[in-house]
Amino acid sequence: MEPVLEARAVSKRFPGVLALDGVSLALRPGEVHALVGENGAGKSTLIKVFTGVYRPDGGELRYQGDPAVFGTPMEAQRAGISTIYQEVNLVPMMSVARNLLLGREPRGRFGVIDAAAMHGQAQRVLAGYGVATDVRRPLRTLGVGAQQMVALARAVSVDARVVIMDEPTSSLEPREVETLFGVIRRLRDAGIAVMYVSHRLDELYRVCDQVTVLRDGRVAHSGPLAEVERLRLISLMLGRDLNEVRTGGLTRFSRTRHRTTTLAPSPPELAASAGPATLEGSAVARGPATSAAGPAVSARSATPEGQTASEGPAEAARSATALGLAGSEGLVSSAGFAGASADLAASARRAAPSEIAASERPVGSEGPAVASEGPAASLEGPVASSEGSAVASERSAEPAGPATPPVHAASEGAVGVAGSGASVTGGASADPPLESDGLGSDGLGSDGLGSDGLGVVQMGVGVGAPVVEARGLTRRHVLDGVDVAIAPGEVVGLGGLLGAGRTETAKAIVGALPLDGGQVLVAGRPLRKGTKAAIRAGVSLLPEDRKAEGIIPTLSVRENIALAALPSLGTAGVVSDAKIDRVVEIFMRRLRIKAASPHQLVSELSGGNQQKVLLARWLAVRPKVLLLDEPTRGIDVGAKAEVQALIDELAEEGLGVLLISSDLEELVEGADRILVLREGAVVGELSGEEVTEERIMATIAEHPAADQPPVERKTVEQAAVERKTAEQAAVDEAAVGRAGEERGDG
Ligand SMILES: Nc1ncnc2c1ncn2[C@@H]1O[C@H](COP(=O)(O)OP(=O)(O)OP(=O)(O)O)[C@@H](O)[C@H]1O
Repeated sequence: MEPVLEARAVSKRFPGVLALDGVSLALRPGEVHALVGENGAGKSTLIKVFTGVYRPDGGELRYQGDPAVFGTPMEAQRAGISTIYQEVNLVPMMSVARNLLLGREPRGRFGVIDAAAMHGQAQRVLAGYGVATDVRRPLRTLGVGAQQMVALARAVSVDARVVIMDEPTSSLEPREVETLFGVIRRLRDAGIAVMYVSHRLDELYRVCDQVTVLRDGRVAHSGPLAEVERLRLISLMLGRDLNEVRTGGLTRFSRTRHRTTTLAPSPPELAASAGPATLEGSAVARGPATSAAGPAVSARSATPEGQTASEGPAEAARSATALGLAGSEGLVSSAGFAGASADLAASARRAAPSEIAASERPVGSEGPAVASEGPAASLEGPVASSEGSAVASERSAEPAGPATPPVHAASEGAVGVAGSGASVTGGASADPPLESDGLGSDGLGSDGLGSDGLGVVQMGVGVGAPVVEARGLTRRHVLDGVDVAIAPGEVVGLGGLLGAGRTETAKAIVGALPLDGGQVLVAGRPLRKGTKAAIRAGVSLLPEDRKAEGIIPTLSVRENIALAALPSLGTAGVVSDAKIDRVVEIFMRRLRIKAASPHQLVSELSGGNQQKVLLARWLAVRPKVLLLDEPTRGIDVGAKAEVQALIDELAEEGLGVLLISSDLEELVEGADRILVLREGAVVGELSGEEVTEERIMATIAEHPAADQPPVERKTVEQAAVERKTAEQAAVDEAAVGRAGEERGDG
């Protein structure tokens, strides 16, 4: 059969990278064609060439048998090529019906929109996609999956001949995935060609007939999918030998680490000793509040000489210096990061690469180490005062003094990066003792990054005592008395459907979600309100929405990675460029971050590679507790295994991890214990042998009303707000309608 859409020897070059290199691909009517490849292989670029976002530099596009040139996505769409992206690109404030039919609304005699007809039509169309909702509601009031379905219905209902789906299931529930697959089959039966891009191999095998594998911008293979078994597909994607893939396996969580962790309560006395001990570096640097010779430090990783970390005052002082934490001013606050995104952008602009490169210079002797002005401050500002360091050394020799709460004293070296507004991406403490904080066997030196382990020192709490304990987290309609405790070295998984409150629990722990009730304790001490306190206490969140909440597009890959770890990469008040380079190099290699160079702007990376950069940022910081929300979403199979191995290594070193993943296999293999959430409440806890995919599913299913996420439960106030929003939406529609048309929605 003649292809409906075809690329012939298409090339596309970006500065420094040949993203597509003579790619040929034919898409035939009624076939579902998988497009796969590692992050950065060129999939999105090819889609963008097909849909008129980019003009190819070489080669030819053919559509329905003729050469085709699409000047804009709108032109491609008008011709019958629809695209559904990961992010729903509809208008949230507009009604569901309007979003579905924008530009094609049924009109009455005088050209006026026939609202009743529009609503009826929308209701019928959406029913076919498993969405039963009041179509007059603003789109944003729907769950993510339902929004995605509206986007899909819209894309399909515009007389498409080709539908391109880019990671369409990334925010769908299992049930919605089934609906999507049903829709895909219907499209196929109707003779529509579907191009399906996904890193989830299981899905490909379920719905696709053909496959094209891209590697480094070239076609590595193309043909019927059934002829390529899974491991071979992976080896084709990664360009690795089949045997290597076979022995390496697909998930890299080592099951050996798993242990039964009995959580003990964390009385303040325990915590009191835990604080200073744990924080031998920065706690001491913070002044007389804490003892440098705390009893409970257990630095499990060896120094290059094979000795465990010294716990003495001198060591602590040295650590403090190396951390770049000078007295009480050695604080890199998250405050600047927590501002609006405009601030972020402004700060980022201020932090010109040349200034960052100049960070090797000696730092000022008196100013506050790093002002809390955002990324620029943290990058360009002096990191530590040399005088301050000396002071810190002296202080460190003193016996324990009056109490600064250890938790907070613990971590004043933290750098946090928060997203816009209240959505905080978390931050991290820069306070792990330095003797033990290397990066695996990658050979980093002892001062700042030891040669062993991943750099998280066992907390000074008794084994089994939680490092983080959330009690009764409550927020109306969102969380309902959630208790979570995470011990050092433990990976706690959160299971549940979308809207069950997993992300909200993580956000609540780092103070990014205002609560009606509940409390978070770190090492037994209540955490103060707000995100800064969590950041300082060494509790970091890798957010789910990394684009909106973390990546700073105007900075390079190197700067984005080093941002949070910066204070720990200094020695004697000087941030060592060489050390930054090494850390960046290690993470780029281990996570297979594909970039022309570390100095490439992060915004020029493929989506998956941007995610890896952000992940590298938080891993490089070596927090005490890392909350990972969908850490491998959008990340290719090769890097996924590496991410899992890293999480494992970090847990081995004493890091506490909260793992949220909709990939059940990842959850089961990675977590020691799983809390299952449902409607914002913990409805089950699985540990040991109970940790299986079946048990998680069963626990979720045991509880009725499974398809009513808490956000859907409306109160009178909520309904009023929604009514208002709907009214406002009507006012907004004219404006957003124009915007929609510009984007090609109409
Ligand atoms: N605007 C741009 N400027 C410079 N380089 C770019 C740009 N867009 C993409 N690239 C580069 O082109 C290559 C292909 O990227 P592309 O986004 O097509 O990958 P992908 O296969 O879609 O990856 P992912 O699975 O991560 O989405 C990458 O090396 C990427 O860094």
